[in-house]
Amino acid sequence: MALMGRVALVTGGAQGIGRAAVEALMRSAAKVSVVDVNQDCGDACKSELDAEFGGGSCAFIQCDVTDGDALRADAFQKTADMFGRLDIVINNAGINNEKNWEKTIGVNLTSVIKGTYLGLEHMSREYGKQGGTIINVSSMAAFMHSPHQPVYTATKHGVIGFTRAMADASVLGNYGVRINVLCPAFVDTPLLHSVEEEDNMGKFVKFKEDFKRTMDKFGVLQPSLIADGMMRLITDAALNGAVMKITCSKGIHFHTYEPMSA
Ligand SMILES: NC(=O)C1=CN([C@@H]2O[C@H](COP(=O)(O)OP(=O)(O)OC[C@H]3O[C@@H](n4cnc5c(N)ncnc54)[C@H](O)[C@@H]3O)[C@@H](O)[C@H]2O)C=CC1
Ligand SMILES: CC/C=C\C[C@H](O)[C@H](O)/C=C/C=C/C=C\C=C\C(=O)C/C=C\CCC(=O)O
Repeated sequence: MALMGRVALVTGGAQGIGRAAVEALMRSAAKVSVVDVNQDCGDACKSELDAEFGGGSCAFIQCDVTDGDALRADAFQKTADMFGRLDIVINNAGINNEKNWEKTIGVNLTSVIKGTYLGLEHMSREYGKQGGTIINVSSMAAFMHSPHQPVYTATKHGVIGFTRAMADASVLGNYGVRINVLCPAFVDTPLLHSVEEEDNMGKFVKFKEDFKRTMDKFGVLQPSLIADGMMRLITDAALNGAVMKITCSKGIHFHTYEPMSA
């Protein structure tokens, strides 16, 4: 019951890692807005969650996070109107598309930036709000510079840099919002199977056997462990600007940076 009365918004929450996060939040008694572009998957998700947790604790909002106006009005504002407040934002929606790489930048990086700014509008003391917490989802690909996914890798690097800078801005600006980033290794979700698809991987599909060898080497995690990491970022008030990594070999742990010397 740790999050009783709290309200969360999860992008890409209808399946995979986002869905696991939604379930973990609801088990902790939070109310959750599931924001996803996939109408069918979102409807199914909402029915299953209502059956498990009872109606009234979650909403599904169909929204493409790359549509800035819809993200503002349909996702964030409707969530705040429906549940009366916003406390937790998880910018999780992501795609793997090296063929349409500009879309990958739009979903994986630009929308995370927009989601963070909108989260601040609804939670930051700057805007007269009560504070809260934001998690941006990156990937271990940001540390591996995966040769199979150059643009995906670039977006995930960008998410880490943006999140760390905003976490410092939050402290300097007294926003009252903790902002952290999560970097999972391979996770068993529909996204992972896109490695086989030329439509997703573009010319890099020919490296798919090499990609699969990397997966075999490092192993594949279950989404529930990623949700455990998210719950730790949400509930541990000491964490701001943290870069959480989750891997098969080390489990949930944090990346450390050398202090800059003059
Ligand atoms: N599965 C993996 O191995 C890893 C995934 N990640 C990241 O975790 C996040 C979630 O990935 P998965 O759950 O694996 O993927 P997934 O493909 O299983 O789920 C992603 C969800 O996001 C939604 N989505 C996609 N584009 C959207 C858009 N434009 N607007 C709104 N919703 C949209 C999809 O409909 C889907 O429900 C992504 O940011 C991904 O890059 C990070 C590391 C590893
Ligand atoms: C088509 C593939 C689609 C999705 C997969 C995504 O690209 C995903 O985001 C990629 C993940 C890549 C993970 C890569 C590396 C995993 C590494 C390890 O597990 C290393 C182990 C320990 C690291 C210790 C440390 O530095 O903390």
